[in-house]
Amino acid sequence: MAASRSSPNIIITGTPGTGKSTHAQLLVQESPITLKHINVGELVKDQGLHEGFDEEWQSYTVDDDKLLDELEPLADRGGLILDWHTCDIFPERWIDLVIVLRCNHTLLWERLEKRNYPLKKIQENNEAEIMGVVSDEARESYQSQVVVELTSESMEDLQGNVSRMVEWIRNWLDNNGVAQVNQLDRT
Ligand SMILES: Nc1ncnc2c1ncn2[C@@H]1O[C@H](COP(=O)(O)OP(=O)(O)O)[C@@H](O)[C@H]1O
Repeated sequence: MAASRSSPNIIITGTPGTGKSTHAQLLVQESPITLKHINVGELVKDQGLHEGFDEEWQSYTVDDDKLLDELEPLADRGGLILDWHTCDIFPERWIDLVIVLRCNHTLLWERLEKRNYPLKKIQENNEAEIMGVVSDEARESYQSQVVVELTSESMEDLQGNVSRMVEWIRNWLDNNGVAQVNQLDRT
């Protein structure tokens, strides 16, 4: 279905620790249009969109229906950056671009250790990154031309990745006939 929204919706996904929130925050700063960064994990916790806290995994059990109901009106308007470690829940019609961040698993281990994750959680996430679990999930959930895999191991990667995302947004705006706000400002 052609997007009726005037701004694109972008998923930034990847194993915990790959740099999703860091990329999302920089993209909000560098984007030519206003984007709303939604850290989905924090939204689930703050709005109670879950069925309780799982002590073993130290995470909330998400109530998918409540989460989708909460996001639907925002997604219809567009301009979202959905920052989450999983992406198969979102309807394809909402999504214009899926960024999968990848990181060398040794580097990822170090990042997750700094978060004081329980060893079991570090091991599980490290294993998932080695196996490419999030990348597989993205490719199974969205058309291949919508999914872009980017390395996130250095500040240069970060800046380069966000510059590419900004370029993609400009192209999306041109292709969807939406004059960029700053172009309107220039008239
Ligand atoms: N491209 C990168 N290069 C180096 N460090 C990064 C990069 N992206 C993120 N980091 C660092 O890795 C840690 C995890 O980043 P964060 O954005 O919180 O990951 P996520 O949101 O995927 O869990 C933070 O300390 C952040 O500064």
